[in-house]
Amino acid sequence: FQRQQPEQNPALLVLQNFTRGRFTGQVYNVVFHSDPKLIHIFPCWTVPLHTAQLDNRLFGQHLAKDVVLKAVLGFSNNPSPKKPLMLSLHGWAGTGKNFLSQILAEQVHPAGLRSKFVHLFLATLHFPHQDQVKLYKEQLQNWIRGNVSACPSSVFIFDEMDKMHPGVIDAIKPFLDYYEEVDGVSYRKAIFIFLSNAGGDLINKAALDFWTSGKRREDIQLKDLETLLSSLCGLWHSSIIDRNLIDYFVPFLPLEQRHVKMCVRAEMKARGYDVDEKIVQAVADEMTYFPKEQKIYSDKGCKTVQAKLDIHEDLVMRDMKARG
Ligand SMILES: Nc1ncnc2c1ncn2[C@@H]1O[C@H](COP(=O)(O)OP(=O)(O)OP(=O)(O)O)[C@@H](O)[C@H]1O
Repeated sequence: FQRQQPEQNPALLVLQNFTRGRFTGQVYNVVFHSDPKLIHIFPCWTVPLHTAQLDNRLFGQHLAKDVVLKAVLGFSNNPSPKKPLMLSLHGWAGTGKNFLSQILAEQVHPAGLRSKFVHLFLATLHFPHQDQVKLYKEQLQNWIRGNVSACPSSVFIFDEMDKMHPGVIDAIKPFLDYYEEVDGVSYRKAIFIFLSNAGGDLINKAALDFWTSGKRREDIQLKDLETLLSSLCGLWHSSIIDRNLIDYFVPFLPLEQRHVKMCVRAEMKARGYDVDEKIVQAVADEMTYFPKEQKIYSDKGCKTVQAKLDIHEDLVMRDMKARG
């Protein structure tokens, strides 16, 4: 390290462990200063994601789990990826897109959204005005450039992609492409995640068709959604799609009542309560379901579970006290 020059910043320090037949490891960013005695080391990329980490937390999303695990494993095992990892998550509201992105971000930077290397952008909040697209473009490019220079494995999450102006989307394109470096910065270890409700109704229809024909939801395979996924490509008139820069389209299925109940149980446990099935059922019953006739899928997925559980909080506390 002493041979490194400050202008070669940042260097990567990799610590690897070989446990139970597989490598795990931690990567640190090492920043050198002009004072040779001063070296700044901070974590920047942790171990790959495991199935078990998702099984206990993300419910009813076997396709999203498989695709993301495959994508992240491949990317983190590749010492020199040719381009940044680019995932596009699609589905109905409250089905876990933000949730999974955050789990993924925590894998790379344990502080998750609180880490200064994880960046969340909301189209309607950060890029609301059409007439400011030029300015947004410039600011966004500077932001990405500055942050990837500081930490190559920075994570950028763009929510509400369906509401993003194509000009802003195109601003990200130069960083996603197969370039070794852009203006002296390599973006190949960065992760870009796009979230959107686009295609949610088509995914719901595919799930409902499966249900109607008596097939198990868990048997839905990516290939069953192939036509749908390819039609998603046409949703954004953007050069990101034209250049095939998206590595994986990740479909999120609509959540059934049994998944809502799993969310309620998980939330009760997270709050330190004993799981009370009466309350689980009560919260699940308060949700609304579609289609009108069959009432299979939750309108808002698990999104309102926390708020609904708040209303039952008194009851839970009384129950716990009574049980001592
Ligand atoms: N599949 C799931 N498994 C476990 N928890 C879930 C799941 N889906 C949603 N949740 C819970 O509901 C909350 C809201 O979900 P999330 O914000 O991820 O939905 P979303 O798909 O991003 O919705 P939107 O499209 O409206 O932004 C999460 O923080 C999580 O607690």
